[in-house]
Amino acid sequence: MSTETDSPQAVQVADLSVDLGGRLVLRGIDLQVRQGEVLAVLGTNGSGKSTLIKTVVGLLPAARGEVRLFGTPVPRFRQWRRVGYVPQRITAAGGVPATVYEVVSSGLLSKRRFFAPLGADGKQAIEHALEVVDMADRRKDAVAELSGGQQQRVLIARALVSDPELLVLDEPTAGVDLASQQIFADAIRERVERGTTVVMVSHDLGPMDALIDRSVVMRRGRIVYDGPPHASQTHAHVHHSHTTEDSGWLSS
Ligand SMILES: Nc1ncnc2c1ncn2[C@@H]1O[C@H](COP(=O)(O)OP(=O)(O)OP(=O)(O)O)[C@@H](O)[C@H]1O
Repeated sequence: MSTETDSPQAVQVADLSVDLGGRLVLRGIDLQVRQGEVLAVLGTNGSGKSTLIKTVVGLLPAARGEVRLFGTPVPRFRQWRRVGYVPQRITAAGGVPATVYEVVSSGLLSKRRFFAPLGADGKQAIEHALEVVDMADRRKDAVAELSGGQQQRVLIARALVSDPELLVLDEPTAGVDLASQQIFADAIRERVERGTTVVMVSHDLGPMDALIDRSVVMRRGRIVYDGPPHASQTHAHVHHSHTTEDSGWLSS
């Protein structure tokens, strides 16, 4: 039985339930993302999108069911250089005196031995990632001194720098201006053309819209739609139109 050889599925989620603070936040999620696919995860605030994403990248444990990455169950998965993750918001920016360059180069850490000097390839990858998000001239600045949108661009560069096979993005362009969203969408398109798999949570896909192959819509911890993106957006908008959560989220 070769269940852990490279799978044509980048992500396999089977009967996944996740418990946070004694509450079932995800219930019975089944989801497969094949290699090269671009999947959008949509749904109202609190529907469980971030929880799903965090469980997929191993930051939260499953209460029931299983997540596999490239065929390997996440608790045993070690090839994290194959996965790039952009969290919803920067964490610990306040106390960490890291520069833009340092944060972006940390995206290569799992690819090289700790403390080994960066090779020419690594330096070139960092320069390219900085240019992609238009932050090359801010490389020496402290991340904590940047605006929220600029910090997000640094996190995007960190996720892109190792050229991962799977990009897992939680609201990657929230707070990022339209011109930067376009630059980001172009960078993702270039990677998708080379076969990169993308799983992306977004309220507003913006210029990324054209790249989406398939969407799922979440509601109260379950997937209520899985199919072509066009119909899903109608579905997502129906749910959104009953809430004012979007404006609250934007102003938070
Ligand atoms: N640490 C926690 N303990 C208990 N409940 C939590 C915790 N984190 C999140 N939740 C709850 O889990 C549910 C799903 O949250 P999640 O952040 O996954 O939603 P989301 O769809 O990503 O929302 P948003 O669009 O606002 O980011 C929410 O009801 C939230 O209140």
